[in-house]
Amino acid sequence: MGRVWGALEPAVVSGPQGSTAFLWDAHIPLSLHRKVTLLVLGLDNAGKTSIIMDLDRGEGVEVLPMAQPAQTRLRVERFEVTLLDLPGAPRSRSAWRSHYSAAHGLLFVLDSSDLARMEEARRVLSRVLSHPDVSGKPLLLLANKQDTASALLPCELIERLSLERLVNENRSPCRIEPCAAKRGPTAGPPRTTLQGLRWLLRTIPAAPAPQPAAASPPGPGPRAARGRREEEEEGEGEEERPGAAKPSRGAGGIRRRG
Ligand SMILES: Nc1nc2c(ncn2[C@@H]2O[C@H](COP(=O)(O)OP(=O)(O)OP(=O)(O)O)[C@@H](O)[C@H]2O)c(=O)[nH]1
Ligand SMILES: [Mg+2]
Repeated sequence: MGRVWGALEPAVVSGPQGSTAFLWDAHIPLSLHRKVTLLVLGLDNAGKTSIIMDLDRGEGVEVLPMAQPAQTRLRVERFEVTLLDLPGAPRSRSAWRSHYSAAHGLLFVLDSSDLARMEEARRVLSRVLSHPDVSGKPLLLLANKQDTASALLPCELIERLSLERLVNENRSPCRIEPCAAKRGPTAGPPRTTLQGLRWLLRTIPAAPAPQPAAASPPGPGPRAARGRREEEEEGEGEEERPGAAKPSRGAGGIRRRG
């Protein structure tokens, strides 16, 4: 089965309300019905579970029998997608990393209206992206709760989260889409959410395959020196990991419409 690999170069994808895509949009796998695992991450109350429930009703999305609790299985185009809904409360975040190695890509959900927790969201996202098992994997950032009056637009969130620096440092292809999961019982997902999901699936490299989940926790280093209590309080904080930070190539950057 052949594969098409594009050159690593910045890409721009435009969308409504300033949605933006950028950085190393490169790989287009041609394999059929490929099984992929996507982690759905974000702070508690961001709307992760709501978005997954919305996706269930998406046009062109077929719901497959569930494998395990907190998993949703969908068929989207040529992909058999397992979405892992991981709780976002601080004490739950330390469990996220046990899923990183098995993940092909990430959906990170933001409550765009929760300005008070934006810095916390930035720290958590930074921590996730710099993990060695995550760096380089594609990221779809869903700027949720756009129906609320105080919601920041994607272009504002890019600044607040220092997103350009984060994705450059970690070489993660990234796209941000505005969305509102809470739209009434019969509504499906916003078009932007589905567009983002399709982009994420297309962007997952065909190889190498993710490694099976590690049986043991990460090796010694600053993280290991921290107590469990501190870990639970801070969740996925901003601490650097050995070997995680990569120098920016200076290429790419965020391009916005208009
Ligand atoms: N206004 C508005 N409310 C939303 C939206 N999406 C989710 N909510 C609400 O936000 C709250 C949290 O949503 P959840 O989907 O449970 O959040 P979560 O990210 O899964 O939270 P945890 O499981 O605790 O990590 C619920 O009351 C939802 O109804 C949205 O787009 N707009
Ligand atoms: Mg939830």
